[in-house]
Amino acid sequence: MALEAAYHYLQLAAVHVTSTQAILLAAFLLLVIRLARLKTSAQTEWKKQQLPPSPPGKLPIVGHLHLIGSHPHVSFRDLDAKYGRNGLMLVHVGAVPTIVVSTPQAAEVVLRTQDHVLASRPRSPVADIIRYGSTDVAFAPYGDYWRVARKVVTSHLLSPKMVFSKRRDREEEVSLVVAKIKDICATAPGTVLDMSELLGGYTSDFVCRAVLGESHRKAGRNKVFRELTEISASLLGGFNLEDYFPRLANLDVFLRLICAKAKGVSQRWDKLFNELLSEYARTSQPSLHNNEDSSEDFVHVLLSLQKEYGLTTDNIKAILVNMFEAAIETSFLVLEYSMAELMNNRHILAKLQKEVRTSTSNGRKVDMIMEEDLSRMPYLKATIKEAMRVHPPAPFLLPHFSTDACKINGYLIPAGTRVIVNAWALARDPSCWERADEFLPDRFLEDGRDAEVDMNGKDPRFVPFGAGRRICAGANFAIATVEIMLANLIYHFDWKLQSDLEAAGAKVDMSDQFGMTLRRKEKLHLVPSIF
Ligand code: HEM
Repeated sequence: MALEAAYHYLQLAAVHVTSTQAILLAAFLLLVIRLARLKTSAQTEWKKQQLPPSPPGKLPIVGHLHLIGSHPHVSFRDLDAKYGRNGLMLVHVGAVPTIVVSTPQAAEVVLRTQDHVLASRPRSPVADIIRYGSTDVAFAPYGDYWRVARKVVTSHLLSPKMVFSKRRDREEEVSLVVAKIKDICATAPGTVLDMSELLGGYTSDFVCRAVLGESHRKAGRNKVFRELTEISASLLGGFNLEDYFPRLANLDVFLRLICAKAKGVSQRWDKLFNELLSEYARTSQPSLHNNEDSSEDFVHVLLSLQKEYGLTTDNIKAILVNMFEAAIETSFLVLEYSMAELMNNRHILAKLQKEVRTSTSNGRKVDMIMEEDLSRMPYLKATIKEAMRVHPPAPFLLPHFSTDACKINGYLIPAGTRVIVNAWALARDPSCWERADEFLPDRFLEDGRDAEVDMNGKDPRFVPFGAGRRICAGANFAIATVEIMLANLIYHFDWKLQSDLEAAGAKVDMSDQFGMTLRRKEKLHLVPSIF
């Protein structure tokens, strides 16, 4: 118990570190390492001269951890401004030398020019447990298996055709949410809605439907999948001690502490998948994968492809866990941040309302905005893009890892180095963006200053989905999920803060909380009224 408490303290200290905590952290780690008779040799291959510059003040054991506050994306941006050169900086996060990339030019080299060398992932003990030996797409090391898994996902589960085939499912899920809000407005006007719960429920229900088929809402499984997704994301997210003190993580006692929770959640995923797969085997024949234009669920598609791609059942489970974890939280965050920013920028909300409410075919009042209406809504698209610029759901993308030595901007990046791209800093760089910290969707309109900036990985200033070989496989899926929901929320309802806040002219608190994703600290509470 004492050790477990110490571990949790250390986890917290690693992200909320103060100088006193840093000293305690260092002392504790020294003790444990002595006891384990470990020798530290993590940096032997690092020869100083050619490496990117480092901030001063590196401490034994903790490295630069004491310089990284509770918002590492902000700390890294500020440290780079002081100590980085050419957009690169070498930071020792615990025992792990990590290259932090902070300018578009350096990001271009990492994600495109040297992509072939930097497209792997560092090993994560937690991902090994939750993702079946990291045999999903996102955590698989670069190589043959990753190529196969990625092809299965991009060609069959998340292809534009497949995403399009899910449009009626999306519309139906949105209509359920709209009906629920209308009902609340009619029966209890003035009710304060927990938008975080509502929007999280929508993305989770739709992803569940896409992955498993419709029947799982009725069986209540969507709630269990959502819960497991949240636990897994919290285990994988942020700065995990085991990732940054790998030798420590190899100690038996730490392995048990760190891994116990991951094993628990992994067993629950596994039990659920075993039940599911045997139900599928009993009730239906897997169909042929060339039927993907019918709105088939991902489980059926994967089962039909299993032999052709040589996938084991565990591979299928790993890919399914990946789909849940990658899709639910990220899409929800974009929706929640969009609504929060619109509430703080009422003139933008009014402009968006005008567009959405006049863009239906013939401008008639309709029951639902349908996906075919969305092409007439450039301001809606610009609003979502701007929400992702100011609040990228994955501020550091996923960590990259060099499989070979390479040079970036004249600096050596040795083989086996962890590389973090600070996508948050790129998207807020004042030398690239006018009024970089402000929410200004107009910048992305046809006549706007940044009209030509897209988010499909071609422009290194703006890479919310990453770029190059490891670019997000689900960008189309995500955008489709977000657009139809936001359009309908804006079309059907007027929105206000709860009355006392509204009267006081209060703003929505936009503080965020760092993890693998950048979440809002506070839940979003709003009062709808039917338009
Ligand atoms: C707004 C929503 C989303 C955002 C912002 C986002 C962002 C990202 C980012 C930053 C990466 C890592 C890129 C890199 O390492 O360079 C990634 C990877 C990935 N994403 Fe997404 N994502 C979103 C939604 C989705 C959805 C809906 C799915 C699937 C249904 C998905 C599936 C994946 C997969 C499979 C990978 C791993 C790609 C690889 O390593 O080859 N994502 N995503």
